[in-house]
Amino acid sequence: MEFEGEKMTEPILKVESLTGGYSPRRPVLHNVSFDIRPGEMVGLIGLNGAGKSTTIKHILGLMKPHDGGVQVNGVALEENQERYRSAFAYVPETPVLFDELTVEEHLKLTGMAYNVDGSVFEDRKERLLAEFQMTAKRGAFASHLSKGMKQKVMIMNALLSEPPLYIIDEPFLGLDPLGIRSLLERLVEVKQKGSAILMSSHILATVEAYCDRFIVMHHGVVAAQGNLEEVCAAAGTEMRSGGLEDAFYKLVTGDRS
Ligand SMILES: Nc1ncnc2c1ncn2[C@@H]1O[C@H](COP(=O)(O)OP(=O)(O)OP(=O)(O)O)[C@@H](O)[C@H]1O
Repeated sequence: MEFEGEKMTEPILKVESLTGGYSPRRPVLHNVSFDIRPGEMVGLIGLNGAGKSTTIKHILGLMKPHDGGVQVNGVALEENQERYRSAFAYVPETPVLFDELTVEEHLKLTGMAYNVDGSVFEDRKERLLAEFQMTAKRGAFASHLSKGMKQKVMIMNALLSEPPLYIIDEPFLGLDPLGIRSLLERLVEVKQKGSAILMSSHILATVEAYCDRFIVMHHGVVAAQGNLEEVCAAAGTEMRSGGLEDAFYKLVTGDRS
Protein backbone atom coordinates (compact mmCIF):
# COMPACT_ATOMS: atom_id res chain seq x y z
CA MET A 1 0.00 0.00 0.00
CA GLU A 2 1.39 3.40 -0.91
CA PHE A 3 0.74 6.65 0.86
CA GLU A 4 0.61 9.23 -1.91
CA GLY A 5 0.15 12.35 0.21
CA GLU A 6 -2.86 13.42 2.21
CA LYS A 7 -4.56 15.53 -0.42
CA MET A 8 -4.42 12.94 -3.21
CA THR A 9 -5.34 9.83 -1.24
CA GLU A 10 -8.95 8.76 -0.92
CA PRO A 11 -10.13 8.33 2.67
CA ILE A 12 -10.27 4.76 3.90
CA LEU A 13 -12.98 5.82 6.35
CA LYS A 14 -15.57 8.48 5.63
CA VAL A 15 -18.22 9.36 8.20
CA GLU A 16 -20.63 11.78 6.58
CA SER A 17 -23.34 13.77 8.40
CA LEU A 18 -24.03 10.76 10.59
CA THR A 19 -27.04 11.01 12.84
CA GLY A 20 -27.74 7.86 14.80
CA GLY A 21 -28.29 6.11 18.08
CA TYR A 22 -30.31 3.50 19.84
CA SER A 23 -33.81 4.86 19.30
CA PRO A 24 -34.98 6.73 16.20
CA ARG A 25 -36.77 9.27 18.37
CA ARG A 26 -33.70 10.07 20.48
CA PRO A 27 -30.54 10.25 18.39
CA VAL A 28 -27.26 10.14 20.31
CA LEU A 29 -25.09 11.33 17.40
CA HIS A 30 -25.91 14.51 15.53
CA ASN A 31 -24.45 15.25 12.11
CA VAL A 32 -21.04 13.69 12.80
CA SER A 33 -18.54 14.00 9.93
CA PHE A 34 -14.88 13.09 9.64
CA ASP A 35 -12.46 11.30 7.30
CA ILE A 36 -9.42 9.15 7.90
CA ARG A 37 -6.84 8.64 5.21
CA PRO A 38 -4.18 5.96 4.73
CA GLY A 39 -1.14 6.66 6.90
CA GLU A 40 -3.05 8.62 9.55
CA MET A 41 -3.59 7.91 13.22
CA VAL A 42 -6.62 9.78 14.54
CA GLY A 43 -7.64 10.05 18.19
CA LEU A 44 -11.33 10.00 19.09
CA ILE A 45 -11.72 11.71 22.46
CA GLY A 46 -14.62 12.81 24.63
CA LEU A 47 -16.10 12.48 28.09
CA ASN A 48 -18.02 9.38 29.23
CA GLY A 49 -21.21 9.26 27.22
CA ALA A 50 -19.97 11.68 24.52
CA GLY A 51 -20.79 9.19 21.76
CA LYS A 52 -17.43 7.59 20.91
CA SER A 53 -18.55 3.96 21.21
CA THR A 54 -21.81 4.73 19.44
CA THR A 55 -19.82 6.24 16.55
CA ILE A 56 -17.64 3.13 16.45
CA LYS A 57 -20.71 0.84 16.46
CA HIS A 58 -22.05 2.72 13.43
CA ILE A 59 -18.70 2.35 11.66
CA LEU A 60 -18.65 -1.37 12.42
CA GLY A 61 -22.10 -1.68 10.87
CA LEU A 62 -23.72 -2.82 14.12
CA MET A 63 -26.18 0.10 14.07
CA LYS A 64 -28.13 1.69 11.23
CA PRO A 65 -27.76 5.46 10.71
CA HIS A 66 -30.92 7.56 11.08
CA ASP A 67 -29.39 9.92 8.58
CA GLY A 68 -26.07 10.30 6.76
CA GLY A 69 -23.74 7.33 6.55
CA VAL A 70 -20.36 5.66 6.68
CA GLN A 71 -18.11 4.52 3.86
CA VAL A 72 -15.16 2.20 4.32
CA ASN A 73 -12.83 1.62 1.42
CA GLY A 74 -15.12 3.72 -0.77
CA VAL A 75 -18.31 1.71 -0.20
CA ALA A 76 -21.23 1.71 2.21
CA LEU A 77 -21.94 -1.54 4.05
CA GLU A 78 -25.12 -2.20 2.10
CA GLU A 79 -23.31 -1.69 -1.23
CA ASN A 80 -20.60 -4.27 -0.67
CA GLN A 81 -20.40 -6.05 2.68
CA GLU A 82 -17.24 -7.96 1.88
CA ARG A 83 -15.25 -4.96 0.66
CA TYR A 84 -16.48 -2.93 3.63
CA ARG A 85 -15.82 -5.50 6.36
CA SER A 86 -12.52 -6.87 5.05
CA ALA A 87 -10.95 -3.40 5.16
CA PHE A 88 -10.78 -3.11 8.93
CA ALA A 89 -9.89 -4.91 12.13
CA TYR A 90 -11.57 -3.91 15.37
CA VAL A 91 -10.14 -4.13 18.86
CA PRO A 92 -12.96 -3.69 21.38
CA GLU A 93 -12.58 -2.21 24.84
CA THR A 94 -13.60 -5.55 26.39
CA PRO A 95 -11.97 -8.64 24.89
CA VAL A 96 -14.27 -11.16 23.23
CA LEU A 97 -12.62 -14.58 22.95
CA PHE A 98 -13.58 -18.23 22.71
CA ASP A 99 -12.92 -19.71 26.16
CA GLU A 100 -12.18 -23.17 24.80
CA LEU A 101 -9.61 -22.04 22.20
CA THR A 102 -5.93 -21.41 22.93
CA VAL A 103 -4.01 -18.22 22.12
CA GLU A 104 -2.46 -19.87 19.09
CA GLU A 105 -5.83 -21.21 17.89
CA HIS A 106 -7.27 -17.69 18.02
CA LEU A 107 -4.45 -16.46 15.81
CA LYS A 108 -4.97 -19.37 13.44
CA LEU A 109 -8.68 -18.60 13.16
CA THR A 110 -7.91 -14.97 12.31
CA GLY A 111 -5.32 -16.10 9.78
CA MET A 112 -7.92 -18.30 8.08
CA ALA A 113 -10.56 -15.56 8.09
CA TYR A 114 -8.18 -13.03 6.50
CA ASN A 115 -6.35 -15.48 4.21
CA VAL A 116 -3.02 -15.14 5.98
CA ASP A 117 -1.40 -18.55 5.78
CA GLY A 118 1.82 -20.51 5.27
CA SER A 119 5.13 -18.93 6.21
CA VAL A 120 3.64 -15.41 6.29
CA PHE A 121 1.23 -16.53 9.00
CA GLU A 122 4.00 -18.32 10.94
CA ASP A 123 6.34 -15.32 10.79
CA ARG A 124 3.69 -12.82 11.85
CA LYS A 125 2.44 -15.09 14.63
CA GLU A 126 5.89 -15.71 16.14
CA ARG A 127 6.78 -12.03 16.00
CA LEU A 128 3.54 -11.01 17.69
CA LEU A 129 3.82 -13.66 20.41
CA ALA A 130 7.35 -12.48 21.19
CA GLU A 131 6.57 -8.76 21.06
CA PHE A 132 3.59 -9.06 23.38
CA GLN A 133 5.38 -11.42 25.80
CA MET A 134 2.88 -14.18 25.05
CA THR A 135 5.15 -16.94 23.72
CA ALA A 136 4.91 -18.94 26.96
CA LYS A 137 1.12 -18.66 26.85
CA ARG A 138 0.66 -19.79 23.26
CA GLY A 139 -1.02 -23.03 24.34
CA ALA A 140 -3.16 -21.51 27.12
CA PHE A 141 -6.95 -21.48 26.86
CA ALA A 142 -8.48 -18.02 26.69
CA SER A 143 -10.41 -18.73 29.89
CA HIS A 144 -7.08 -19.17 31.72
CA LEU A 145 -5.61 -15.81 30.66
CA SER A 146 -5.44 -12.61 32.70
CA LYS A 147 -7.50 -9.56 31.61
CA GLY A 148 -4.51 -7.88 29.97
CA MET A 149 -3.46 -11.09 28.24
CA LYS A 150 -6.96 -11.41 26.75
CA GLN A 151 -6.63 -7.85 25.48
CA LYS A 152 -3.26 -8.75 23.96
CA VAL A 153 -4.87 -11.65 22.05
CA MET A 154 -7.41 -9.21 20.56
CA ILE A 155 -4.61 -6.82 19.60
CA MET A 156 -2.48 -9.61 18.10
CA ASN A 157 -5.47 -10.80 16.07
CA ALA A 158 -5.93 -7.32 14.62
CA LEU A 159 -2.23 -6.90 13.83
CA LEU A 160 -1.99 -10.37 12.28
CA SER A 161 -4.45 -9.48 9.55
CA GLU A 162 -2.62 -6.20 8.61
CA PRO A 163 -5.81 -4.43 7.45
CA PRO A 164 -5.92 -0.98 5.80
CA LEU A 165 -7.91 0.36 8.79
CA TYR A 166 -7.65 -0.32 12.52
CA ILE A 167 -10.48 0.69 14.85
CA ILE A 168 -9.29 0.53 18.41
CA ASP A 169 -11.45 1.30 21.43
CA GLU A 170 -9.59 2.34 24.61
CA PRO A 171 -6.70 -0.09 24.13
CA PHE A 172 -4.45 0.80 27.08
CA LEU A 173 -6.65 0.01 30.07
CA GLY A 174 -5.76 -3.61 30.74
CA LEU A 175 -2.24 -3.55 29.30
CA ASP A 176 0.99 -3.50 31.31
CA PRO A 177 3.64 -0.88 30.41
CA LEU A 178 5.52 -3.25 28.11
CA GLY A 179 2.28 -4.16 26.35
CA ILE A 180 1.42 -0.48 25.86
CA ARG A 181 4.85 0.19 24.42
CA SER A 182 4.65 -2.82 22.07
CA LEU A 183 1.23 -1.74 20.86
CA LEU A 184 2.27 1.86 20.24
CA GLU A 185 5.45 0.82 18.43
CA ARG A 186 3.44 -1.51 16.22
CA LEU A 187 0.81 1.16 15.48
CA VAL A 188 3.53 3.57 14.40
CA GLU A 189 4.93 0.86 12.14
CA VAL A 190 1.61 -0.06 10.48
CA LYS A 191 0.83 3.64 10.04
CA GLN A 192 4.17 4.20 8.31
CA LYS A 193 3.33 1.32 5.99
CA GLY A 194 0.10 3.13 5.04
CA SER A 195 -2.62 1.78 7.33
CA ALA A 196 -5.07 4.15 9.00
CA ILE A 197 -5.95 4.02 12.69
CA LEU A 198 -8.95 5.35 14.59
CA MET A 199 -8.21 5.12 18.30
CA SER A 200 -10.58 6.07 21.07
CA SER A 201 -8.91 6.80 24.42
CA HIS A 202 -9.10 8.89 27.57
CA ILE A 203 -5.30 8.93 27.94
CA LEU A 204 -4.86 12.34 26.35
CA ALA A 205 -1.08 12.58 26.72
CA THR A 206 -0.63 9.36 24.73
CA VAL A 207 -3.26 10.39 22.19
CA GLU A 208 -1.48 13.72 21.69
CA ALA A 209 1.94 12.10 21.41
CA TYR A 210 0.92 9.51 18.81
CA CYS A 211 -2.05 10.81 16.82
CA ASP A 212 -1.81 13.09 13.80
CA ARG A 213 -5.31 14.46 14.25
CA PHE A 214 -8.00 14.51 16.91
CA ILE A 215 -11.79 14.37 16.91
CA VAL A 216 -13.27 15.90 20.05
CA MET A 217 -16.81 14.64 20.66
CA HIS A 218 -19.17 16.25 23.11
CA HIS A 219 -22.86 15.43 23.64
CA GLY A 220 -22.94 13.52 20.35
CA VAL A 221 -21.50 16.25 18.15
CA VAL A 222 -17.97 16.91 16.90
CA ALA A 223 -16.92 19.87 19.03
CA ALA A 224 -13.60 20.25 17.18
CA GLN A 225 -11.33 18.30 14.88
CA GLY A 226 -7.95 18.68 13.27
CA ASN A 227 -4.31 18.63 14.26
CA LEU A 228 -3.13 20.03 17.59
CA GLU A 229 -2.90 23.55 16.22
CA GLU A 230 -6.43 23.43 14.80
CA VAL A 231 -7.99 21.93 17.92
CA CYS A 232 -6.23 24.49 20.15
CA ALA A 233 -7.40 27.28 17.82
CA ALA A 234 -10.99 25.99 18.00
CA ALA A 235 -10.76 25.91 21.80
CA GLY A 236 -9.05 29.29 22.01
CA THR A 237 -6.12 27.79 23.94
CA GLU A 238 -2.40 28.09 23.52
CA MET A 239 -0.81 25.67 21.05
CA ARG A 240 2.03 23.93 22.88
CA SER A 241 3.25 20.44 23.65
CA GLY A 242 0.78 18.97 26.15
CA GLY A 243 -1.84 21.44 24.94
CA LEU A 244 -4.45 18.85 23.95
CA GLU A 245 -5.63 18.49 27.54
CA ASP A 246 -6.18 22.28 27.95
CA ALA A 247 -8.03 22.46 24.64
CA PHE A 248 -10.12 19.42 25.53
CA TYR A 249 -11.02 20.88 28.92
CA LYS A 250 -12.14 24.15 27.37
CA LEU A 251 -14.14 22.44 24.66
CA VAL A 252 -16.04 20.13 27.00
CA THR A 253 -16.61 22.52 29.88
CA GLY A 254 -17.33 25.54 27.71
CA ASP A 255 -14.92 27.45 29.92
CA ARG A 256 -13.16 29.73 27.47
CA SER A 257 -11.99 32.30 30.05
N1 LIG B 1 -27.17 0.26 24.51
C1 LIG B 1 -27.56 1.53 24.70
N2 LIG B 1 -28.89 1.85 24.70
C2 LIG B 1 -29.31 3.13 24.86
N3 LIG B 1 -28.47 4.18 25.03
C3 LIG B 1 -27.15 3.92 25.06
C4 LIG B 1 -26.63 2.58 24.90
N4 LIG B 1 -25.27 2.66 24.94
C5 LIG B 1 -24.97 3.96 25.14
N5 LIG B 1 -26.08 4.71 25.21
C6 LIG B 1 -26.15 6.17 25.40
O1 LIG B 1 -25.53 6.81 24.30
C7 LIG B 1 -24.79 7.95 24.73
C8 LIG B 1 -23.36 7.83 24.20
O2 LIG B 1 -22.75 6.70 24.80
P1 LIG B 1 -21.38 6.07 24.27
O3 LIG B 1 -21.30 4.69 24.83
O4 LIG B 1 -21.30 6.25 22.80
O5 LIG B 1 -20.32 7.03 24.99
P2 LIG B 1 -18.73 6.99 25.00
O6 LIG B 1 -18.26 8.31 24.48
O7 LIG B 1 -18.23 5.78 24.31
O8 LIG B 1 -18.44 6.93 26.56
P3 LIG B 1 -17.32 6.19 27.45
O9 LIG B 1 -16.11 7.09 27.45
O10 LIG B 1 -17.96 6.13 28.79
O11 LIG B 1 -17.06 4.83 26.86
C9 LIG B 1 -24.89 8.00 26.25
O12 LIG B 1 -25.88 8.94 26.58
C10 LIG B 1 -25.35 6.60 26.62
O13 LIG B 1 -26.17 6.62 27.77
